[in-house]
Amino acid sequence: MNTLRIAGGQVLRPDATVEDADVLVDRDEGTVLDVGADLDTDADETLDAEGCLVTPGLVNAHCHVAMTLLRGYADDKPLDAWLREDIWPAEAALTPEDVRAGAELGLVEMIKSGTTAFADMYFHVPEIAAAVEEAGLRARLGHGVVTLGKDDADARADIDESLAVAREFDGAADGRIRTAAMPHSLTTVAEEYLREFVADAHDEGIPVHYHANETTDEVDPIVDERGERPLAYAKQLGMLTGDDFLAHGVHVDDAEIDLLAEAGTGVVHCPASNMKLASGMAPVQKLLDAGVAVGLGTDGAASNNDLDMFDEMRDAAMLGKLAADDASAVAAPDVVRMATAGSAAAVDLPGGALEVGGAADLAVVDLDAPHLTPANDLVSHLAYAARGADVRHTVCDGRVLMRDREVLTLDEDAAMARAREAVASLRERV
Ligand SMILES: CSC[C@H]1O[C@@H](n2cnc3c(O)ncnc32)[C@H](O)[C@@H]1O
Ligand SMILES: [Zn+2]
Repeated sequence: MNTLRIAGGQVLRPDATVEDADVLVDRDEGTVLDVGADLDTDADETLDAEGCLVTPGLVNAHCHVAMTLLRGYADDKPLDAWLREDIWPAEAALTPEDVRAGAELGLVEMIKSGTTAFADMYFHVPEIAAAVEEAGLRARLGHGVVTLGKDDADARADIDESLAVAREFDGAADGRIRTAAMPHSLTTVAEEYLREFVADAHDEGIPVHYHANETTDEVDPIVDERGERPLAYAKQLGMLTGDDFLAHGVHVDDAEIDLLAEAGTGVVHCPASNMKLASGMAPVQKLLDAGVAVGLGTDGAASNNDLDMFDEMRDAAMLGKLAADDASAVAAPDVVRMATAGSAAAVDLPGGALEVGGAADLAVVDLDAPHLTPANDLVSHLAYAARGADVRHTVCDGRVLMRDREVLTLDEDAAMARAREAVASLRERV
């Protein structure tokens, strides 16, 4: 058996306690063999975790990873204008090579900030899957479908591509890649297509992921035209099952929260994107109180503007308190759970907890920094004070992806250079 030991650190356990312990990993199986203070087995490789906190790898449950290319491309607008005036015209000019370049840059950023798994909706998915395979992360990938403005043939071709991608890439990269069917939203995909698309996906056991209840501009037309709330409509369309997960859920009323809790549909909270686009404040504490499976995501780097899940935890806690008008709402252990086990459960990927037999997906956070001193409460530090740049080592599926801040699976400098070149050429074309 080939083993890896993460030695000399403190370990965040699934019950949110922290203990002095080593973590022993079976690299062949990609699982945790043992967690304990006195492990006497020799390991084939050791990662030093002295003065560090070993946490489950962070799980970014909603992203558009290749949008790193559009970071800073268009800011300071609300969602609809931002998409229509800036983002969609630029995306229409992206080549598969551009998407590969943007994905690699985003994956480097994720590895460097302790993210080991993510869910992603975009296009040119084969390029994203190839980048994920090389980077060594886990992902649930899907081709996003928009039928708005398309004729019937183009709309159906888009849906067919989403289903084909979901079939082809499920289980790729030694099982690290899973897939989903991904209609973009309840307003950008017409009802006639949604109904068929969702049924076809579910018939084949493919989960469905979509944006929902993100802005009032999106909710109001559904209510006006149908006389029902968006998630009642989603339920009617069959897209509110325990396998499905939606992004945002900002403007949900109490009845919709009950629907989500009853169905077991995951909700991915994206606080930075919601603040930047002024979409609103999701009622996260209400969702948690109702027992909804809540995860955390960055959304794309164009609306965030980074892929750092530590930022996201802090934003989620701060915004959650403001939304609830209660400083005790969305507390530190809640956001840490949302960024780890909560996200993993919402998108149904392994990881999110350091436990024997579980996935060996972890991040080692260096605590030897002024902003993490003194170590009064390490869960508080993770939620409120740590940054992605504090991550020293990243491990996914038992494989070391970053050691002492050196990314081992991708070439960081080359990824930045390719992204710069891709965007220089894109700017000439758009
Ligand atoms: C069709 S692929 C996915 C599609 O989603 C766009 N997108 C990025 N951020 C958001 C957001 O916050 N709400 C809705 N849609 C978003 C992205 O630019 C792609 O076009
Ligand atoms: Zn999104």
